[in-house]
Amino acid sequence: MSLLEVKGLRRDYGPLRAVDDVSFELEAGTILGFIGPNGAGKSTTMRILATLDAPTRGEVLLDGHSLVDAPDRVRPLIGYMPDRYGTYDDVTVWEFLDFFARAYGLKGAVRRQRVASVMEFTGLHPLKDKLTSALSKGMKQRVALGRTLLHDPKLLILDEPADGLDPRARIELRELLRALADQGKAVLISSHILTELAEICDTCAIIEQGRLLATGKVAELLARSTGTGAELEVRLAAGAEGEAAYAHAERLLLEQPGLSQVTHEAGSLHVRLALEPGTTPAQVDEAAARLLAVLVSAGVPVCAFSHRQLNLEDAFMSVTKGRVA
Ligand SMILES: Nc1ncnc2c1ncn2[C@@H]1O[C@H](COP(=O)(O)OP(=O)(O)OP(=O)(O)O)[C@@H](O)[C@H]1O
Repeated sequence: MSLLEVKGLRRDYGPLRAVDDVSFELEAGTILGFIGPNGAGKSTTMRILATLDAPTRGEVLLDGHSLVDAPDRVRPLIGYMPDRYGTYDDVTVWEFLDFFARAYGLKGAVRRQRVASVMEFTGLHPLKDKLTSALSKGMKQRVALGRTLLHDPKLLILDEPADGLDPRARIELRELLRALADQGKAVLISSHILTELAEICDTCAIIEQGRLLATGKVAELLARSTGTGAELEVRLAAGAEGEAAYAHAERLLLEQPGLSQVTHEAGSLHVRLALEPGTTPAQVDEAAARLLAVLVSAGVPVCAFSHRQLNLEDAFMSVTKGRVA
């Protein structure tokens, strides 16, 4: 049995169906990335999972208990960080965390020890006497994350926690989340930053207009939606012979095995190359080098040639249509 089981979740706001028949599972010790455009239904789903809103229909089981029928039973298991979190300005980092530890009912030495261990884990200890209003965005976000960890929840629900962070703070956040998963926590994280999710998540769920379009391991999702592949861009020094040279190059490329698509736009050829699952970056380089050799040895005047392996962003663009509810 998975730690979290979401079955046929629906949330209607009047005529608007913000969440439409969403089902997925989340295992302890894993990170699930929830990806979708603005208005897709991510925050609504997360608020329901945090017991702050009730579904119109559907069931959610956390550790075997119904979140809809017995929210009080499951709340101690949940740590929720909303997309807009606040920190009180006139308190220090320690006072802020201690206040929430009291609110969670922690007492005496247990509370002091818990606040200290959360500060240690999040790297906030050196800042414990600093006013939260004086912290950077990244540090404020750590305080908010620390707050969600005080009662040692089994499930973390983090709504766009990487939003607005600089690259270093994002990497540090990623490391913290991985450490939490390694401790056995289940983490549900939403984001628009797709490449960030690809690196951090074990599985991904793509949502649009309230519906889950695809779920699975990042590599499986890629294979299902775009094929496991690479994209090459070829530009020719073709001069007056432009169209004929491009047509010649296109014909040559289409004769090669493994090419799923060749398009000619914006002054370049864009080539989709299908790859076997598990193909390494070095093998992609070799496949690209073979294609370049074919073109050059046939006299095609290649002046620019680049390639990249398809990523989660490509999978996302291929399954979503940019529709907003
Ligand atoms: N309380 C509410 N009342 C009415 N409509 C709502 C309410 N909350 C959300 N919605 C609508 O439900 C849809 C889903 O919103 P939601 O905030 O869940 O999307 P999201 O994927 O989190 O988007 P974003 O990335 O912009 O936060 C949107 O059309 C939104 O306007």
